[in-house]
Parts: sequence; structure tokens; C-alpha cells
Amino acid sequence: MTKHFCDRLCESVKAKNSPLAVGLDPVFSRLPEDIRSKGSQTDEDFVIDAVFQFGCEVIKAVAQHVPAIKLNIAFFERYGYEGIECFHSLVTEAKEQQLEVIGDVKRGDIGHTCLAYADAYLSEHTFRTLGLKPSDAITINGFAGSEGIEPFAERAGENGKGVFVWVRASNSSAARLQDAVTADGQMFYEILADITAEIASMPKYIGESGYSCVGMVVGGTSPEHTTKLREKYPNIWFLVPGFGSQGGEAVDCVRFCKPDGTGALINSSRGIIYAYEEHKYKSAFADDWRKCIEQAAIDANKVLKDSFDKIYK
Ligand SMILES: O=c1ccn([C@@H]2O[C@H](COP(=O)(O)O)[C@@H](O)[C@H]2O)c(=O)[nH]1
Repeated sequence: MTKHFCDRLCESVKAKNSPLAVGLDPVFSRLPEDIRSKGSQTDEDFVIDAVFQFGCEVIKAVAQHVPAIKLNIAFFERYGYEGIECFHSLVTEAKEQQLEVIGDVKRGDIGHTCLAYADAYLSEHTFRTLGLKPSDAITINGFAGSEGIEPFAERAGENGKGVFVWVRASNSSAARLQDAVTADGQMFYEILADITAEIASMPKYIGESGYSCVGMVVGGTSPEHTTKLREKYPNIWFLVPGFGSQGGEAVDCVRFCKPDGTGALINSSRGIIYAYEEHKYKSAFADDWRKCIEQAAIDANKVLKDSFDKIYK
């Protein structure tokens, strides 16, 4: 029988002793000079090849240090069909490096449309003929309520995969909408978290670890609201964006972890993959941008571990 995603994630996080998910959001103009300079940015085939090559190198550089990688499909969709193929090829590369792979696709709609999206992203069959593998989990947008979550949960449960419902965004303008207080005194995002937790708690979605294959995306940038969710929903895996580039502090992000270190994947994208732009890495490793990326992942792990130890040890 296929293992639940939530159980595989527990094993990976424990094996790597890290809650870090590296985000792969490649922008051509920020790729290392030695990749960019080999062709023209107006040659789409070259650009896609460059993005693919960079993605493969990032995966190799961080694979032994982190349990998971998150690819945001927006950075690939912009290149049309070839971009989508590149996305799935990188998912496959990351799977080959034994990483748990999250497709940050944020799909959502009314029920029967969600089922079509779920078939696209949570089935082993979709890209089989191209020899490509699907992600282990995807992000979804729960704005349509339970009907927009259940079809994804169903498919994820059947196929040993996971979904992370985008419950509270990490950007500051999200507060006006998502922290709006409803007539019963709850904030909008709290209601969405409750709806998600009701679905997540169905026994068919719970793995041996006690976690659910239905998790939540909650930004690490508004700790005054969001860290209470850890206590309230013990069977939830949190995917926590906002660490690093968006100002989320390690000490706030690691509050989404349980004392055994599981329960949260803390994402950093730009802060890791463009580390070679930073003086401290450039001066240490000169032109070796792969080393800069690897060191940034090692450093992020250390910062997270130190903060975790302060809270739990
Ligand atoms: O609320 C959200 C939901 C998703 N994201 C995504 O996470 C990464 C963050 O990238 P950084 O470079 O580490 O800031 C990116 O793919 C976002 O689209 C988020 O930031 N906040």
C-alpha cells in the first residue's frame, strides 16, 4: 500500500533533521552569469534550458541538507508549454534526489472543476507517457470553501499525496481581507482553517504518524495571529512561507514545529537560490554559485535549529 504523504514527510524531516523547504522560483535575469551568458534572453529555447539547468543544480546543491523542495509553477507557466514541461521535469529530478516535492500551484474552484485540477496534479498517470512524475503534494486555494478542498483531499488520499490549503497569506495586504472579523467574532482565515481542519481530521486522511495528508499554508510573517494554529490543530502539517526574504523571523516560523521537530515545512526561496548575489557568500566562494546556494541552505538550517532549540530545549 502507498505510504501517506504526511508519514513520508515526517520521515524526511527527521532524517534530514531540518524543517526547511527550498523554494525554486527561477527568474532568468537573476540566474548566474555563466548560465545566462551562453545565449540570448530572446531565445525561448535557451531560456528554458537555462532555467532547467539552474533548477537541476539547485536541487543537487541542497538535496542532502533539506527534506523538501517547493516549485512555484508561476515561474514556469510564464514560458508556456515548454515551461510546464520544465516544471514537471524538475519535479522528476527532485524526486530522483529523494526529496519530497511540493508543487505550489494554488489551484481552486467549485467542486467538479477542482476534481479536474486534482486529476491533473495528484495522479500518477498525467505525465506518465513523457516519463515524468507528479509532485508529492500541491498547494490549493480554499476560497470556495469545503467544496473547493474535498476533491483535492480525496485524490491526495487515494494516491498517497498531500494538499496544503492556503489559509493565511504571508504578504501584509492579506490582513485586510483574511483578518476581517465576521459576525461570530472569528477572522476569515480562522474559519478557513476550521473548514480545512474538519476535512483533514477525517480518519481516511490520517497517517500512522497521526498527521493528515491535508495541511495548511500559513505565512510566518504574522506570528501574533498564526502561531496559535499549531496548538489548535495537532494533526496538521504547516507549510510556512515568508521566512527570510519577506522578513519572517526563524523564531516565529519554528513555532509551527512540534517539540519533535515535525509538523512544519518552512520555506525559503529567493534567500537560498540567489545566495550568490549576497556579499557574504560571494566573498566566501567567489564564482562558485553552487557552493553559495548550498551554504545558504546550511546556514538557514542552523538559524532554524538555533531558534528551535531556544524554544524547546
Ligand atoms: O502566503 C504565501 C503563499 C505562498 N508564497 C510563496 O512562497 C514563496 C516565497 O518565496 P520567498 O522568495 O522565500 O519570499 C513564493 O513562491 C511565494 O509565491 C508566499 O510567499 N506567501
